[in-house]
Amino acid sequence: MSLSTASITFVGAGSMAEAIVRGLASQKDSDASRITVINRQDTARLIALQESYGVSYAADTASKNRAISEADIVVVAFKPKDAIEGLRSLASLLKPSQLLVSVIAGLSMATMETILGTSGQPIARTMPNTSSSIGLGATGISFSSSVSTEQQQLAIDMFASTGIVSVVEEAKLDIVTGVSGSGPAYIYYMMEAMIEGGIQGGLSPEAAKELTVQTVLGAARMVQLTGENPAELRRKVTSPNGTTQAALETMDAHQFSTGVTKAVLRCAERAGELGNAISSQAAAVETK
Ligand SMILES: NC(=O)C1=CN([C@@H]2O[C@H](COP(=O)(O)OP(=O)(O)OC[C@H]3O[C@@H](n4cnc5c(N)ncnc54)[C@H](O)[C@@H]3O)[C@@H](O)[C@H]2O)C=CC1
Ligand SMILES: O=C(O)[C@@H]1CCC=N1
Repeated sequence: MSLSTASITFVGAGSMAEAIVRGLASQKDSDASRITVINRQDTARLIALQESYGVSYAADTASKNRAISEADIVVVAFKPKDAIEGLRSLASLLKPSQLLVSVIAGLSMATMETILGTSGQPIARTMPNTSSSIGLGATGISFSSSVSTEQQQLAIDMFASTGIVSVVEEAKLDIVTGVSGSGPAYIYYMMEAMIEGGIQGGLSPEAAKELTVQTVLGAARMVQLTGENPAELRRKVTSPNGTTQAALETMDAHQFSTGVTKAVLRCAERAGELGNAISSQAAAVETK
């Protein structure tokens, strides 16, 4: 089986599901109708996804159950708080031949197995990001022992079609969340601040935004295309006693670098907390 022939059902049709769906649907040889989206409610959202990307949707219980039980790949894309209820509703529908893909932050494969009541389900735990929607995603992925080589390749192909993929040990997925899963938000936050600075300095909002966007794009591409480290490239911008040095000293005075590093680590820690909370809740339900 290849990615172009596999049927994929997304359970949870929010921001992350849409980002992956959009990336998959924009592939050259893609047949978007083999992708089905399901939500807990909100059929209008499913219709909008169908209209935008040509995917199928399932809204009533019988069609939802069929879309789940007949898919080659079932992607769970709901929030951590909905994980127990969502996975429980899948348990009786999944077959051991199906690959279950999770994008849920913090949720371990062991906890998923506890909730599903089986250790036989092939699981790919992933941490993508929303840039998948334009083919520039960065996804960390790891596999349970029951995932076949063919299924591993299928999952890698699926996320590779939306950007880059890094296969990592499961324990590393929380720090992947810290770097790239939540990472786009840090860059947007920085861009918001740069635009605000431009406006305060007298630029129009449009000019401040346009110059900021091109600067971020150019800086990322410079790192990618030159192969130089960000630190080397930064030094080339920074003339002794010049404007950049003055700016970076101001950032240092506000602990910019420490703040960002701490943010990455805190994000990873938070992913662990979210996962532990689901694990404790799942264990409590088990012992009832
Ligand atoms: N938004 C992001 O940048 C990223 C999100 N993630 C992960 O993706 C997951 C989803 O996040 P978002 O898309 O941002 O959330 P969202 O809130 O936009 O979408 C979640 C959707 O799942 C639906 N849902 C909840 N329970 C359901 C159930 N039992 N059956 C069917 N649908 C159900 C909700 O109605 C909602 O439409 C989270 O677990 C998050 O950790 C991972 C990487 C990046
Ligand atoms: O904020 C969150 O919890 C999700 C996980 C990674 C990005 N967004």
